[in-house]
Amino acid sequence: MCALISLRCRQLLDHRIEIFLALVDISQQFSENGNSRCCHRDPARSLEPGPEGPETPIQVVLRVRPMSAAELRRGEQSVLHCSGTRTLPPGGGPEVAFRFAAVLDGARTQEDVHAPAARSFSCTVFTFGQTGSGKTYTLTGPPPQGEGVPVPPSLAGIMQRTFSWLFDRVQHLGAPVTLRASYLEIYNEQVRDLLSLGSPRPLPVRWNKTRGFYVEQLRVVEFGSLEALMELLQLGLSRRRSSAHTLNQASSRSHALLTLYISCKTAQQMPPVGPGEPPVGGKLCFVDLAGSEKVAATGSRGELMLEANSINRSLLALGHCISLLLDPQRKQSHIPFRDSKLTKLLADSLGGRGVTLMVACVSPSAQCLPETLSTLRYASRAQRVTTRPQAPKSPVAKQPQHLETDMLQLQEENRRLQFQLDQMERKASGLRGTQMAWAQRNLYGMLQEFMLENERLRKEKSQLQSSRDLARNEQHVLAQQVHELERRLSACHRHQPGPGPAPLCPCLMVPAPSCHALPPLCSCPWRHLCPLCQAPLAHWACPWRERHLQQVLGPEAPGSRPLSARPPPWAPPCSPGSAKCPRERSHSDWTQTRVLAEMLTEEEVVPSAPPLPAGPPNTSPVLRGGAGVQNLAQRLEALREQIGSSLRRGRSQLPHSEGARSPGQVRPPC
Ligand SMILES: Nc1ncnc2c1ncn2[C@@H]1O[C@H](COP(=O)(O)OP(=O)(O)OP(=O)(O)O)[C@@H](O)[C@H]1O
Repeated sequence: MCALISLRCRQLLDHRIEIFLALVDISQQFSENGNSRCCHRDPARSLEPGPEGPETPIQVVLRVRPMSAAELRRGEQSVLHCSGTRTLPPGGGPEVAFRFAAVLDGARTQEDVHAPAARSFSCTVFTFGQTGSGKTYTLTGPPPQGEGVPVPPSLAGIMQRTFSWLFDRVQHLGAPVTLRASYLEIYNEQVRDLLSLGSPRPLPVRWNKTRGFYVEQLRVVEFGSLEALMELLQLGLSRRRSSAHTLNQASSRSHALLTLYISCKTAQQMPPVGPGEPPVGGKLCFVDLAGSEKVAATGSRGELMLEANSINRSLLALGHCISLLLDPQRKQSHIPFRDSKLTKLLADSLGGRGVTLMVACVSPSAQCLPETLSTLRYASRAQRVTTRPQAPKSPVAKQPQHLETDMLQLQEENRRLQFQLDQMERKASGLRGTQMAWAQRNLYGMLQEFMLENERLRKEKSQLQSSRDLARNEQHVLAQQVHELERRLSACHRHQPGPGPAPLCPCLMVPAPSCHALPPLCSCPWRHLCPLCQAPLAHWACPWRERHLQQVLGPEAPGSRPLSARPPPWAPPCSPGSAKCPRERSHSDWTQTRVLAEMLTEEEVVPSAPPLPAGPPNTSPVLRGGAGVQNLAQRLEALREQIGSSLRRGRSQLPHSEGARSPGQVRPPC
């Protein structure tokens, strides 16, 4: 039969410390080992595995040692009655029973006290109780029987069994694990390093935000085997202060704290450890408190009394902190952990992030009943203290959390930006469809309009240039005609008042206007001079020119049109499609000022040409080519009138016989 102390420490697990992941569930062990005989757990107090961070009460187990030989010799009575998870003090009813997570009576052996199944990063196991109640025995077994004589395995305490269990798990883990250990005692309110290389010396207790309270310059020894760890344990036990008094021949005079640090060896995961700084990782802490004692009962004197007073003060400070931790409201406020070195170093175990297991040790003797009741009350209060287990915030542990947080933030930002981008693209696509279509249509339309307008402007420019050139040519021709007519008119005026009659020009015999009407002079071989002014006549200026030419040159010159059909050299060019081309002007046409004016005014109108300024409604058409042409045409008309009037005056002065000449007497054509 075996019985187990159900130390169901549900812990937060760090994935890096695989060793704790593989720990067996104590509840399963509890059932498998059938501890129904004497070790009972309280279902109401049992802890179920839960998520990270729940409030976890301190687990308290009561161990009642057997009556010692001395107690039996003194005839003392065992007064504690254990039943299940309860223990009944003498004289009380069920209503005064103390209930704990587990109760182990004196029949339980060391093998029944199983190692704590620590699934925590930070797990603390400490024993407390009256002096000689069996605290050290529970943790480390009986004192060594001699130097170098190991404790029999059957009598090994929780610490040795936990060490063995730990190495067994490490071997089955398959991953490199670094194990370190430190061991200290608090003696007369001084911290001493039990593993120091030299003689132990007082060490200061410091505090910082990352580590909390810690012992400065505490030696942390790495070990690689169970034997090495056992040696460290024995070294510390041998250095620990102990004395003999009435109730215990090997009474511990100090509080002892042995801590195991478990960490992975992966260099990427472990930050460098500073000198004397314990590595970050899983931690198991075993605390063997010095026993409270009544000086009167123990008979301590001198140094023993001083030690007892120091022990009692620190235990009183611990009890005070526990009482304050029971009050949820005060728990959030100040807890006087600084009142003693003990409470400083147990602060994390009592109110921090670790899981705590307390083993309350009592004597069943009636002589110890007052202290036993005090311990029961103390333990009963302590098991109502809760902690909130969580992984320590080491840089190693924080890094993945930061990375994960950063990654989540970046993903969220990415989704938000992507959403905004989609919104913008959606709006842009909506605008683009209409705006681009509009722009394309308008640009294309505008381009077409610009091209057409440009083409129209090119045509207008070309036509305006043509009109300008034409007008200049017409102006030039008219200027020559005007000049010639003015010269002839001045000649006529010179001969008109002369004494003798001037020879009659055959041209005057025709009813048409005289050949003086137009400047191109007649080249007729018969008459080279005008009979009136004796000026040379152009060949086409004679009204009978064509008849004369036919007589001289024949009916028609080969390869040429009739002379009458030939335009004068100054005639405006005839465009192929022009509406004026089909009508060829006769010689007489060209001899008329009206024809010239018509030619100038009825010149082909270019549709795209800009309109000329319109004159008054009854005014004559505005000649193309400008005011110069118009003035010339007016002057030409005026000259023609003057010539006509001069001729009429000349005829009226001629002799009647000559004026009655018959048509048959017409002179041969010139
Ligand atoms: N369960 C037990 N079975 C047999 N012997 C025990 C048991 N518990 C304690 N003892 C014996 O009782 C004596 C006192 O035990 P222990 O020294 O562990 O008491 P303690 O609480 O540590 O005392 P102190 O506070 O003075 O150190 C020892 O001789 C030890 O062997």
